[in-house]
Amino acid sequence: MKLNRLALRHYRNYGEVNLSTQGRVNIFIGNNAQGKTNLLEAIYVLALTKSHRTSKDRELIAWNEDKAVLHGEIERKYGECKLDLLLSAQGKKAKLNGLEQRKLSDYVGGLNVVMFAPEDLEIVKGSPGVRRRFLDMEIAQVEPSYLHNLLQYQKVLNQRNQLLKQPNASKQSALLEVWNEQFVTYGTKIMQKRQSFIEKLEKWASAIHAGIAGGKEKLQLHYKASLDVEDFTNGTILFDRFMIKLTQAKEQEFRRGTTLVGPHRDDLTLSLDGREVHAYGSQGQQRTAALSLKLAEIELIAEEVGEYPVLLLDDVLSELDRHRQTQLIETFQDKVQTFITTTGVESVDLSRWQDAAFFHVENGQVTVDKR
Ligand SMILES: Nc1ncnc2c1ncn2[C@@H]1O[C@H](COP(=O)(O)OP(=O)(O)OP(=O)(O)O)[C@@H](O)[C@H]1O
Repeated sequence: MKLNRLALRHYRNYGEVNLSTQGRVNIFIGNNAQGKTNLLEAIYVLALTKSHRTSKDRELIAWNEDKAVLHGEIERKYGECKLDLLLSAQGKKAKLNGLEQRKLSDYVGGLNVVMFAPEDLEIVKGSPGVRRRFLDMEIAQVEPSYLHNLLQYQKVLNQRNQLLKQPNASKQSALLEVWNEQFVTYGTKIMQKRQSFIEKLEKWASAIHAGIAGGKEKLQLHYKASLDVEDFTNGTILFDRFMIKLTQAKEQEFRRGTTLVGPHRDDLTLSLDGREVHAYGSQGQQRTAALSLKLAEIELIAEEVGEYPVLLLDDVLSELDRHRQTQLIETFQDKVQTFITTTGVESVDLSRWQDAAFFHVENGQVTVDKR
């Protein structure tokens, strides 16, 4: 797929932008703090309705403005797709081909993206919350119903937690039991999807990792669910096990005032030859693992959706050594539309990118850079 046009109004430090993307590779060059990341972030938000770096939508709207508007035209295998997203203090409004979508899960998927950003290393090094966010964003792209289940789960989780925080919570045990049914139903679906996604991602990630690292070590992914279950395929068994564990945790939940069991406490572990990369990996091994995971995502989306996603490389090429840069470029340059930001062409070996268009970014303005 290809993003042919991007228009923004009052997004971050942009007033108005109307951009026709030119080649397969679009390179945005500019000094620090001019709006390069904001531009790639806007493409990400257009696709997923959420930013990769903040959960506060208010930050995405330009200062002194009360709403931001994003518009994109995407060329897909089956025809053109138009996306419109409005962000405001009242919430989001999303239109797919001109029609407002009541559920965001019906909008997400019109444009698929994979973002490489300096923070990616956090997927390996950071807290479980970072990995859960990574999983959620990626699964939602390929599986619209996942986002719906996740939003419903979070709603019930918040209700549960509010009740558990109250001083007389244990007196409302009956109400809690009513919610448990929904909580476990949505939670079971989330766990099943996470498990099957991780399994597929591992297949790609370990092959890609072997290619980059020269086959010296084996990268493995493991779903660490808060339930001690091996087989996630049988929804009925999973539901029962989840319900039993939740019931067992009841007294402790009243004491601690929060929900102790469920996919909001899951994690994903990455290991090399059986050792956790998080704890034992060198800086280089951690970087390679993070890169492999992201590259795997591209292949997985292509497999699930039937088209390659759009690739967003935010200031990451200069962080990779030549070997990894070449790996990235050569793998995707003929099949994936790519947007790259960089402070200077010197730090990056751009000669390898064919069919590249250059743009200059300065103080929230984007101009075509003819070279
Ligand atoms: N909501 C907002 N409204 C207006 N300006 C904003 C908003 N959020 C961020 N900015 C401004 O955007 C600029 C940062 O842009 P961005 O993060 O895209 O920089 P960049 O060009 O990628 O720089 P670097 O190369 O340092 O990463 C800063 O000047 C910041 O003050």
